[in-house]
Parts: sequence; structure tokens; C-alpha cells
Amino acid sequence: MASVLRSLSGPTDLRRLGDAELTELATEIRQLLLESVAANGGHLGPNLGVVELTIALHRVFESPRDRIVWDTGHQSYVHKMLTGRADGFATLRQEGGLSGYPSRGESDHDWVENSHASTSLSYADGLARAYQLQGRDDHVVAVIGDGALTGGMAWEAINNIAADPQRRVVIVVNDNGRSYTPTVGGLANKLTEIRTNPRYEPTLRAIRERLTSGHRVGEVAYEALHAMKKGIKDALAPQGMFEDLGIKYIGPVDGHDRRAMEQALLAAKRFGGPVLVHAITTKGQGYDIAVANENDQMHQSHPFDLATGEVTDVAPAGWTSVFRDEIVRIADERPDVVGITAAMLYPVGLDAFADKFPDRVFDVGIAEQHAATCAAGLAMGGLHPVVAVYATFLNRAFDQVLLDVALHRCGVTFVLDRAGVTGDDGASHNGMWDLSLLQLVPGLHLAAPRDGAQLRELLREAVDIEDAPSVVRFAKGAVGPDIDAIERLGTVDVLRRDESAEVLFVGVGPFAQVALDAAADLAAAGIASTVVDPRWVKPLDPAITDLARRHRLVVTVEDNGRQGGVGATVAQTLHDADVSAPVRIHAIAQEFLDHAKRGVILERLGLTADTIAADARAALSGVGTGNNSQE
Ligand SMILES: Cc1ncc(C[n+]2csc(CCOP(=O)(O)OP(=O)(O)O)c2C)c(N)n1
Ligand SMILES: CC(=O)[C@@H](O)[C@H](O)COP(=O)(O)O
Ligand SMILES: [Mg+2]
Repeated sequence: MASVLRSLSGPTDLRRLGDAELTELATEIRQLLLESVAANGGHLGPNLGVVELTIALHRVFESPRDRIVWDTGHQSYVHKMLTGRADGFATLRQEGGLSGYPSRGESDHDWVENSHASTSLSYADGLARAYQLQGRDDHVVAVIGDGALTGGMAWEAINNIAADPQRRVVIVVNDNGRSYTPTVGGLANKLTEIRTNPRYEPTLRAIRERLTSGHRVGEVAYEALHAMKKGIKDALAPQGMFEDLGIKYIGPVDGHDRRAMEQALLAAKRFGGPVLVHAITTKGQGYDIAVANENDQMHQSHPFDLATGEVTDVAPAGWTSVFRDEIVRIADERPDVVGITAAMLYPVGLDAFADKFPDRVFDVGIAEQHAATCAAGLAMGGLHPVVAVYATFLNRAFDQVLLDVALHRCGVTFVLDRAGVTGDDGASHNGMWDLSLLQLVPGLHLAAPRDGAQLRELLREAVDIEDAPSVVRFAKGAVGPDIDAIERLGTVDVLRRDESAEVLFVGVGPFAQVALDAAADLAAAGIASTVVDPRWVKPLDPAITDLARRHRLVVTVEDNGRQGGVGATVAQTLHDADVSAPVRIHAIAQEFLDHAKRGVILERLGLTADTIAADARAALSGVGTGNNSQE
């Protein structure tokens, strides 16, 4: 059979396909998912789990006139294949290639590019209100996972959507019971109760297997089987949990039974008000290695061997593994230390802590705001919480850090993984905001370790701070070799000290190595430098000002946005101290960065030793006009 997928020019073509072709299409889509993620890495589990659901969505609704919003967006590969981009999957997540998330620049079918979870229902509420005001009868569909449904924003939106019986929003809950690990919380428990009910699951599976095992099931038999399944489902549906709020509930529906999904979606489409379709799916469906993966069901996979599921580009032990080991040693010594994760136990490295002390690590779901303020409560209760999140996701909890933690001088430690450019996951995943945002928080202590040894040391210093929030942030991936200091001035480590140095490099975190390389570059041109690692970038140690007074030029290098970062803070500090040395700031351009590998982006941003050295030479000769100047 010629490729069904390749025969499609867009979602309208789906409506001409018969059952056999639609079953074949699902098989082809799974094959393309496996091939492209095995080659490039990406979100395999989530996308294998929404094949039939997405086909049904695009057969029932008329995208882009009807808006389909994907929460988090990591499960939108099938949507992309059905909207004319199947051929692009060889370039998935590569520079200039297909994004791993919806992309407005790629297609009119894509709406939300932000990969931060739990936002879809708010977009949907807004879109539906706009349609109501404009008298449009187009549909708005939001696809949200059970994990994203644990985010506070989702419930703010549900409260608003449910407020108006005319609000035409179709909420499709893609319930696979998992974020990375099983989804936690009272709602998740209720959804799990349905999904795992012994009376529901085997019957459902038996019906699904009969309907999809190639047996030709006559229409009558099909309807009879469905009637039986519907009877079971109705008996198990969450008793009014959503309907008491004013949202019509349809389900639970077998999310891998395309026909059942189409029936449910059609009913939702016709309902004309706030309606929720509860689809039950399996993350990794169709690839047993993913389904069986207890860690995360191949939620986010590096390139892997299709036959074994083994990752093929095994990265060396990274920053996360250093944290994973040290926090367990600290927990051994400090019974008051507890850990908090926002549904990312393994990715942030709290799994070993949880294995050894299961009652001292809390998974709060995808709820960073709650994590921060709950941590304040834990601190007020006499414990020392360590909240481990990706740097970009702390954006969401800024107000909580500022006014729930810092205002009350709570001893909470935030560990920010994936700080700096992350690359593959696009603009909303780069951890390029924290060094700026957190400069604003009175009393907060902010550290950026340059290597594994410093991560261990600074983490210990941080958990010893009991009267203020402390933050330790580090990059994604491999950690470089330890860099020894020549001496320590206050909290500042001196890493290089040339005689009669003209240039003072301030290298933040792993960019201390870049600063050392730039200094070596200058030395080859006969220019002497001093290189320091501030270690604590807030509060900035006075040693930086004292050193700056004795140099002609100050060069700062950091893996954070330029605006309000460490470089800006150094420049402001020196200005306030009447230090005349100009400051050259090398940081991430304050813009949304397209996806590409981290190294490619850093090269493109000029955050490399040779570029920084060239800029310093030019500045010393008085002609430095780069866009990094602070003059
Ligand atoms: C605010 C925020 N926190 C954490 C993440 C990291 N993250 C990406 S996907 C995911 C799990 C999503 O689970 P679910 O919504 O159930 O979707 P599924 O992968 O199961 O389809 C998490 C925690 C994120 N994208 N946004
Ligand atoms: C979609 C999401 O937010 C995460 O799954 C993200 O893709 C994690 O990426 P890494 O863990 O590979 O940095
Ligand atoms: Mg899920």
C-alpha cells in the first residue's frame, strides 16, 4: 500500500480515508515517530500515546479554523505529521529544522510555542471568549495531559471556563497516568481509580484488541461491544467532579480506539458549551520498550537503538549526577533537609534522595508556585527544603520566591538545573532568566558553580543559610573538569593572576573556563589578565570592586540573558563605586532563541573564548563597539 501518510496534504484529507487506511496511517505514524526520535532524540512516549487521539481530533475538528491548542506542546509531533510536515521529521529539533513543539512559523495549525505546562486551558478560555464576542461559531480544543492538569493555571482556567455555559471549549484530557513518573495528587488518584479499575481495564483492552486485531467486526457487533464498554465507563466516570463545576464530562474514552474517540469528540463538538473528554491512553503505546520503561516511559529520549531502546549518544556524567550524589550525602548528615520536585524526580536528580529517604522527598506535581510556597511552609516548620527545578520553570514561581520565601526570610534552597542555554527544546526552555530575576530578590543568595567540586561546596554553603532563600544554578549536560583556584578573596576564587594584568575577567559558572581560555588567548598576544570566579553572584563580594580598580578593563561572561544579569550587576556596582574601568558584558542576547544544539547557539551568540578575547583586544585599543559594551 502506498504510504497513506505521504498521500495527505493536510487534515481535510483524513476525512476521505476508510478504517483500513486509518489503521495503516496510525502504523505509519508510529514508525515515523520511532525512526525520527531514534535518530534525533525527542519526546517519544508522549507522541506514541496520542496517535489515534490526534487522528480523531483532526477528523472531527477543522483546524486551523477550529483552534487546537496543545498543552506543553511536546506531544504535537503527530499533529505536525497530519498538518503537512511529515517530511520534516528527519530534521526534528535540529537547527533550522522542525521544532519539537508547535511553531507558528511552521504552520497555521500551530498556536502555542511555549513549552511551559498548564497554559492551554487559559489560551482556550481566551480564544472562546473572543469567538463569543465576535459571534463566531468556530471551536476551541485544548489537549492537556494529566500531568499538566496538576498545574495551578489549569484550575484558574477551569474556574473561568465553567463560569459560562456558553463558553465553547472542548477540553481533551490525555490521561496516561504519567508526567515522567506517575502523576501525583488527589485528582490524579481519582483518574487512576478509573483507569485501573479491574472491571474497566481488561474489558476495555479485550474490546480494543478485538476491534484492532484485524478482525472484521461488523457494525452491529462493534456497537454492541461499545455499548458494553459505555455501560462500564458510565459506572466509573468521576461522579460529577467536573459536572458539578459546570463542565460536561464525556468518558472515560479509550484514547487508542480512534472510532470511540471520534464519537466522543463529535458529541463534545455538538455540545456547544464547556465540555471535557477524558481520554485514557498509554504513554509509549506501540513500542513495548517505552511502555515498560518505569523511569519515564521514554518521555524525553536521547537518540536510541530501536531494537534495544538503549541510548546511543551516552553523555558523560553531568551536573545533575553531581547534585544527585551530593544531596544524598547532605541528607545523611542533615535530617532537617527535605527535597521537593515538580513532577521531575529523575530529571532534576532527586531520585537517589527519594530512594534512600522516601518520606523526605515530595513530588508536588507540575506546580512550581506551590513548590516554592510549600517550601516556605516547610522552612517555617523547622525543615530545610531543597526545591529542585529546571531554571526556566522557576520563572513561574518568581512572586512566591520574592514574597512567600524571601520576605519571610525562609531558609529555602532552590537548585536550578538546565540553567543557561539548553537549546533543543526551544526558546521557552532556555534557563536564561534566573540570574536577572533573582537579582531583584532582597536577601537572596545566588550561586553559580564552575565545576562539580564547586557545586558540592556551594550546595553545602547554601543549605547552611537558614535566614534567606539560597539558589544554586548549573547548566544542562556534561560538567567540565574541576578548576583549581590560586586563592580565595572573600567568596571569590582567583583562577589566573598575571603580573601587571590589564584585563579582569569575571567568569560565571561554567563560563569561568571560557574566561580562562580567553585570557590565554590574550596572553598569546602579550596582554596580561586576571580571571576570577565570583561563585556567589549575589551578594557580589567587594573583592570584585577592589580588583576592578586595579585593571584597565573588566570583562564579564555568563550563561544568562544580558539584561539585569551578573554583568549588568557588576557594571552597576563598579559605577556606584566610581571605578573607571569599562565593563564588557558577554551574555545571551535578550531575545527568544530558536531551537538548536547548545554549542551551536553559544557559537552564534559569540559566547566563545576567541570572540571574547577579540572583543577585549578591541576594547583595550579603544575601538571596542560590540553590542556587549556597557559604556
Ligand atoms: C511549568 C513546567 N514544569 C515542568 C515542565 C517539564 N515537563 C514537560 S512535559 C512534563 C510532563 C507532562 O505530563 P502530561 O501533561 O501528563 O503529558 P504527557 O507527557 O503525559 O503526555 C513535564 C513535567 C514543563 N514543561 N513546564
Ligand atoms: C517538555 C519538557 O519540558 C521536558 O520534557 C524537556 O524536554 C526536558 O528536557 P531535558 O530534560 O532533556 O533537558
Ligand atoms: Mg501524562
